[in-house]
Amino acid sequence: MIVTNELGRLALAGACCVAYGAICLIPWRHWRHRRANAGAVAAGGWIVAYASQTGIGEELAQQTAATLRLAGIAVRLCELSDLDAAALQGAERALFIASTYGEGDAPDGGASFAGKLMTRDLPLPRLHYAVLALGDSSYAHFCGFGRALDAWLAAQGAQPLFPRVDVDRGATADIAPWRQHLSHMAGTSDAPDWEAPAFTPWRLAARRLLNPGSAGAPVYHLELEPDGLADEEVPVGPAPREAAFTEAASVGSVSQSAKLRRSATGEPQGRESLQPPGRLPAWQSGDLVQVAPAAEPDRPREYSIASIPADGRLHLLVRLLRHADGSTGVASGWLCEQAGVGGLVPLRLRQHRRFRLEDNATQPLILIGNGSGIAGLRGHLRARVAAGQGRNWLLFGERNRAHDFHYGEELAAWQQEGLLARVDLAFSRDQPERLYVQDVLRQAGDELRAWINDGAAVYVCGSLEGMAGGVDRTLRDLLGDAAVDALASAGRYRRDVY
Ligand SMILES: Cc1cc2nc3c(=O)[nH]c(=O)nc-3n(C[C@H](O)[C@H](O)[C@H](O)COP(=O)(O)O)c2cc1C
Repeated sequence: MIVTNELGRLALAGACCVAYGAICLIPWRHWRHRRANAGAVAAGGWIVAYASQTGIGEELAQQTAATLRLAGIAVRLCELSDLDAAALQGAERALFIASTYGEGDAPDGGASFAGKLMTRDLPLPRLHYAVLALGDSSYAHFCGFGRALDAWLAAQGAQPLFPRVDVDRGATADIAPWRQHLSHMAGTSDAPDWEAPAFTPWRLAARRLLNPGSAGAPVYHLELEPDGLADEEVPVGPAPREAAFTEAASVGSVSQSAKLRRSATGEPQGRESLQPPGRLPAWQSGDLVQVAPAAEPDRPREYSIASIPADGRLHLLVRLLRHADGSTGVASGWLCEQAGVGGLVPLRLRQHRRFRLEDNATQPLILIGNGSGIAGLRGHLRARVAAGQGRNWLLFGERNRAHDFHYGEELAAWQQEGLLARVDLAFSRDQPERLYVQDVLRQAGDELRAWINDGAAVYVCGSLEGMAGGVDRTLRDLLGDAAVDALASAGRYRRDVY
């Protein structure tokens, strides 16, 4: 844009000053928030610290802090790894909410606490504490990290306020004792009930097999709309570029807007046409959904969202799990095969703060993933494309290019338009020796350093086993441990791995 008159130039200069001021205010507000939090503890407040990967523990920590604050108690609410030795030794009361990942390991937000503090002795004779441990009893190390944290605190001489509370798959009944202890300690017997997760019906509007002929398990692209949305007048979002739907909702349940969306398939869409549809609930790229399968409604499964609200529908990528006896996974079998297109799926949106763009929204992005991990990365790419941000570098791995290059055409189109600056692919079985995404990352060490120096953030989505560990080792080999740890604590290294 060229501004020719004096008034225009002045207005532009003023706007730039305001924007610059707003950017400068962000770190100051963070610092002020931290100082206020720390002050709460100095003034005899409580620490509520959480280590949560997908946000369930974080939500419970927020509810815990809210209950205490309702009773007039000052609270420092923070991630576990934000606690240092001095803060712990200075505190008299601390509540820990900790989930478990890997094989009994800490989630990312507790990893540095586990590595730096829990490996040493730290006398805590003043501290009174309680632990809410989140886990899943189908894992060998049920609530492993919460248990380890509890044992370490006790070994440091800290006094338990009440026995550790273990929660299996987020069960409300398991959380109840924690709430009761809390209300009792806070003296708030009238504390409001914590909201149970609300699932709402979403209509499965389309389903498409993404990898016909693949040597791996089938992967499906699913599109969902809140029930009732299809019958309402909704502004039309762009269709995904690859929308050769093999299944679609029966005509009776498809709205004009949905038909329009499909008829627009393949046509180039101006970015300015990306308007969030009216009644679609809000979510951000990086967020998750929980699906409650009809056969096991009490055991919801989580999936990364592969679209943004401006797309008009919620997209998921689901790999069909097949057991050795030939039966399919309860949730994936239902979503990929048994649920009819046009049928209803109980679904709940979940904020996944640890994997959102947040401050990285305007920075260069390095997106690394494999297999169905492309779902979470695609969500970010769609957000970046919508915002006209082209400094994106995707490193993606799968088995064979011919069958498993999910969303390949869409990615190629973004590359052509300058919205995807670089793509590195690792198709493990397309050459005699196996090649993985961490290998192509290692080959691009100089480029990686250049992007990081330019302020890039790294997002990793996909398999915990093999991929995430391999990528982490490669990043550490190329950048050094200190740099990777600094990226993680600055929110510039984020993972959604499973
Ligand atoms: C990849 C992966 C590994 C997990 N490993 C364990 C484990 O070893 N032990 C356990 O009790 N739970 C394990 N869980 C379950 C989580 O701890 C559980 O879902 C928890 O409620 C998540 O809470 P959060 O959202 O706060 O991270 C694992 C979950 C995932 C996705």
